[in-house]
Amino acid sequence: MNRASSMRAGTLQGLAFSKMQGIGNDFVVLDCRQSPFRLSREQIRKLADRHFGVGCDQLLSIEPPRDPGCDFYYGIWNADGSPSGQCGNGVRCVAAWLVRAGALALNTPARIESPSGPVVVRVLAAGRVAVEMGEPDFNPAALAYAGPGSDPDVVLTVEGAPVAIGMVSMGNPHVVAVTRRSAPLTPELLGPALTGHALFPSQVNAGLVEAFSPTRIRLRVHERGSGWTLACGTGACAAMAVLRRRGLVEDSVQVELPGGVLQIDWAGPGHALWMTGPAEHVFSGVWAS
Ligand SMILES: N[C@H](CCC[C@H](N)C(=O)O)C(=O)O
Repeated sequence: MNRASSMRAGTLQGLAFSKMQGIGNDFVVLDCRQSPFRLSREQIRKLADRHFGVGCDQLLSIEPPRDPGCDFYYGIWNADGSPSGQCGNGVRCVAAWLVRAGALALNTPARIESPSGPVVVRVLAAGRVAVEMGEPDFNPAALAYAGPGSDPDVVLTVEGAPVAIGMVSMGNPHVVAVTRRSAPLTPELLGPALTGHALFPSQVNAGLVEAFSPTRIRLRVHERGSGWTLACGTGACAAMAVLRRRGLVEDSVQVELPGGVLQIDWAGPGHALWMTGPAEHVFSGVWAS
C-alpha cells in the first residue's frame, strides 16, 4: 500500500499514488491521511494527463475527517483540475482502497465525508461496494441553474434544437436527457453542448439515456471537467432518479454504462438512494524523482 513518500515540496517528484478504477472510470488516489493535500490545479492536470502523466478521469485524496461524525474525508478533482462535490465510482474505490490499507474491514459501514456531505460505504466482498448516496435533490438551484422556475424538468434550446432534460443533484450537478434516434443533435454533439450550456454557469454532467425499461437503463455520460467517461456513478444515480421521479422505472434498476453495470436502488422521496458496483486496484506507483 502506498505510503506518503519523500515528495519534494512544490513538485510531484516522489509522489506515491494508487491507480484504481470503477467500471472503467479511473482514478489516481493519494493517501493524505498523514500529509495534507497540497497539489496545484496544474499538478492535478499533469497527474491526470494520459500522455505526460499517470492518466485518470479524477484525482481523489483520502484525508482525516473534518466532521467528527465521519471516519474519513475524500477530495475530488476532475482531469482539468476542477473540483467536484461527489464521485460515485470514486467513493467505491476509496472504500476498497481503505480495506486494502487495513483501515476498514469488509462488511463494516464507514461514513466517508465528501465536499457535498457524508455518504456511507460498505465493502461487501473484495471488489464490490455498496454506497448510501443520500437523497437526490431535484431543486434546480442545487445545479446553479440560471433559468426561470423551480420545475426540474425543462426544455432547453441546444444549438437551436429543443432538448427535454431532467435536473438533479447527487452532491454534484446532473442533467439527464432521453435521446431519440431522430433527434437533430447527435449524442456526440449533445453531451458537450449540455455540459457547457449557458443556463448552467457552473457546468453540469450530462447523462444521455439511450434506452430504458422499468428495470434497466442504458446510459452514456459526458462529465464536467473530464469529458466522455466509460462510467459515471453519480450519473447512473441521476438517470435512475430522474426516470423514477417520472414513474418510468421501478425502485431497483440496473444501469448499463459503456464500462459496465451499476445497481441503483431508490424507494422514492424521503429515502436515500443506494449504488452498488465494483471497485478495483490496478497498480501503485511513485512519480519519478
Ligand atoms: N465530473 C463530476 C465528478 C466525477 C463524477 C463521476 N466520475 C462519478 O463516478 O460520479 C463533476 O464534476 O461533478
